[in-house]
Amino acid sequence: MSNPRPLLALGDLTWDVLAKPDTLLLPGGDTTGRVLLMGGGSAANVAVWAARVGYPSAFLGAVGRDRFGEFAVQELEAEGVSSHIVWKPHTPTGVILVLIDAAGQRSMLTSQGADFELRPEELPSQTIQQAGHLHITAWSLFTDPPRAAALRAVGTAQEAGLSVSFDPASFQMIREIGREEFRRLTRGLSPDFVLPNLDEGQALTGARHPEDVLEALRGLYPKAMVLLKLADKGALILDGERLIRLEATQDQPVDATGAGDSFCGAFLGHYLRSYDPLAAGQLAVQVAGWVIARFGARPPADTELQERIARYGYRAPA
Ligand SMILES: Nc1ncnc2c1ncn2[C@@H]1O[C@H](COP(=O)(O)OP(=O)(O)OP(=O)(O)O)[C@@H](O)[C@H]1O
Ligand SMILES: O=C(O)C(=O)C[C@H](O)[C@H](O)CO
Repeated sequence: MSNPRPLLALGDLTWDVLAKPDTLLLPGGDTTGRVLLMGGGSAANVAVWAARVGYPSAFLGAVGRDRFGEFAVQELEAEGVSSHIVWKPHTPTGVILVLIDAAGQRSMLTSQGADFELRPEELPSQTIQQAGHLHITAWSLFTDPPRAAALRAVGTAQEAGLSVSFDPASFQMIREIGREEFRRLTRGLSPDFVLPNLDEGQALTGARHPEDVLEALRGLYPKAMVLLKLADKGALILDGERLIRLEATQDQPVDATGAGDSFCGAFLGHYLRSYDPLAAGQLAVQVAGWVIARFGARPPADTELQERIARYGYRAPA
């Protein structure tokens, strides 16, 4: 059987600087602590996680022509993700400061790096047309020019028959843009999949309870499958009239960074082959549970991860 057409994730490829209070370096040269530096960016993470569950994937975005940028792209390629990079000579690659508390919850501070400079005329139309699915995040929608680029990419994708997924990305930004404006923008995307967490779902709809949020999201995005991520409560999927409840795993949280991105990449990597939302959701929960028990959005793969993925019949590329 020929390979399926790739998932193409459009948006941010950045560096995460991960700091937990007990891992910070002390002044005066105490080097027993550490701050971890790891490739990140929501869109890039989704591409990596689709690849890690064995689905062909690609990343498209703007990156600074600097050591961080070059290394981040090499890292993607080592993960088996094809990269389509618009290099920005004068803007550094984005950096995200991630502070992690003792319970594993994270707060992020995002710099406006090269990813905020992608312009519509820089998009490689053919790359989009040849993909099978386009994933975007709201990080691309908050400002121009990346907003115009993302809207054009979605238009090109839909004309070529690709399905489109959309992650609302940040409840703070939804509040900043304003609910009505955010809805106007994103309804126009007409996505096939919407993947908010509970905060984002609440900010978008004004509803509080997960079931009400789900229902309201269906009203906003009538053609979409809605996946509501509920952290340690697992996730809900509304696929037409079918409601699927996914239990979270029992993994002990160390760092929640990238849990949502890994959920999304693993779900899409399974669903785009199987069209089975239950099995895809179960794999996503297993993968996200593995991620929260480790530091960073893409901790180095180990045999436990391989076993979790293999249970669903997939194997990550060597
Ligand atoms: N404490 C936890 N225990 C088990 N699984 C978890 C836990 N936290 C998150 N997960 C898993 O990760 C998925 C995504 O987490 P969450 O709902 O926090 O999304 P998110 O806010 O988008 O994540 P991120 O931290 O990447 O922004 C959940 O649906 C669940 O499967
Ligand atoms: O830009 C942000 O704040 C993100 O959410 C991006 C990613 O999720 C973050 O880099 C984790 O890898």
